[in-house]
Parts: sequence; C-alpha cells; structure tokens
Amino acid sequence: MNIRVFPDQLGASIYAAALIEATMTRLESPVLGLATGGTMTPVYRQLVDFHKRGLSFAHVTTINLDEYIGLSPEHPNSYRAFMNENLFRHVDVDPARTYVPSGNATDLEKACADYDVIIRSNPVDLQLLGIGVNGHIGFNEPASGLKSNTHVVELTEETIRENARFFEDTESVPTKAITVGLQSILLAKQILLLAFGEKKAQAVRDSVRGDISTSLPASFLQVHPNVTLILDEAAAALL
Ligand SMILES: N[C@@H]1[C@@H](O)[C@H](O)[C@@H](COP(=O)(O)O)O[C@@H]1O
Repeated sequence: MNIRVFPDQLGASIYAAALIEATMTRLESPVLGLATGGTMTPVYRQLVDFHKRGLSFAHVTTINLDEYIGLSPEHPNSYRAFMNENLFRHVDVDPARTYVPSGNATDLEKACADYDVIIRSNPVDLQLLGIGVNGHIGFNEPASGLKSNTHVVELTEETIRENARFFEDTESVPTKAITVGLQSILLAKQILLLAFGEKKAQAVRDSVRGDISTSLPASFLQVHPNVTLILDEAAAALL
C-alpha cells in the first residue's frame, strides 16, 4: 500500500483530486468509482474547481458505491442527491452515465443484479473510498461473512449513529442500504482510500497493519496491488 500523509484535509483532497484528474486525462473513457460522506466533499469541490479551469467530465462514467434503502433519489439525504449537489450538477458529465444504486426500487434483488451488470460492463479505473469508524467500505459492514456482489445490508447501530449528523435525528437515518460488494471494489484497477481525523485512526491502523478479517472490511484492501491511502496526520497517528 502507498501511504501519503498530509498536514490537513485540504492538502490531501487536492492531492486526491489531482490523481483523479490524471486518470481522467490519461484515458479515453475513464470509469470513476465514487463515494459519498463528509470525507469526499472537499475532493469534489476541488474537481469542480478543476472543471472551471478546463477539466471536462464529458467522457466520464461514474459508478457510486451505495445508497440508503427507502430514500428516493430526490430526497435531500439520498446519496444520489449528495452526488448531484456536490459534483454532477456543477460539471459537464452526462447524467445518463452517472450510476447510483436505486434505494427505492420495488424489487431490490433485481436492482442489485442490474447494478452488477453495470459494474461488469464498466470496469472501474479508479475507485474513491472513505472508511467508516468501524472499518466499513461502501456499506460493507463488519460481519461474520462478507458478500462479493451488490446486496442489501442492515446498517450497524454505530454507522447509524455516525451518519445521524447528516439527518434531523437518529430515527430518520435509514436502517438498511444497498451497497456494492467487496469483489466489485477490489476489481477496480486503482483505489484511493481517504481518511481524516482521529476518529478514523484505529480503523486505518487495523486495516493496514492488522489481519485481514471480515470484522474489518477495509482490511481486504491489503490484497489489492494498487491502493493509496491519503490521510491527515490525525488519521495516520497510530500507523
Ligand atoms: N457509506 C458511507 C461510506 O461510503 C463512507 O466512506 C463512510 C465514511 O463517511 P464520512 O466520510 O462521512 O466519515 O461512511 C458512509 O456511511
């Protein structure tokens, strides 16, 4: 694993955005695997800034990791709305080539299978990842077994508590989500995992230095040949 530690989140986000730009300009039809969460907003702000300076998204396909079940795409707390608000509506990406799992599909099993077809037909060149304080990636929560493909997941109490900051109260946070599986994440050619703040330090340490374990989904990144961890000093403190 490559590990890059920055004094603060801004410097780290600019670095991440520059790596994304490099992939976008190197390839004719780049596929970006995108993530949501507070970690990602400064990265998307940088990409929007790069777009204002001439970086085009016209040839880009994006595939997001996850979505809450029960929220429509229009719901302000849906991950689709997050992506529209933070990136898509500010750049020239073709909306038809931006994929986010459908959290309000009537047939969720079919929605999962359809999403896997999208992933297999659009191999991800660069996957952006955050990490939960419990070591989840996407919404692959710690469990006795992990799934390889897109699936429905029950969110842990810890994740619900952590994500309540984006909602009015804890009760409004959906208890289930649809997430791409571990195999889909690990199939990406390159992975950037970003983590900031002391809250993430233990999960970062265990993911990098601990055993590979389903109780820490991010630890599976150890088997991937091209992962870069982009951290601030607080998140890197226990390494
Ligand atoms: N499903 C998302 C993850 O994809 C994200 O990486 C993580 C960290 O979120 P944050 O960046 O807000 O700390 O938790 C969320 O629940």
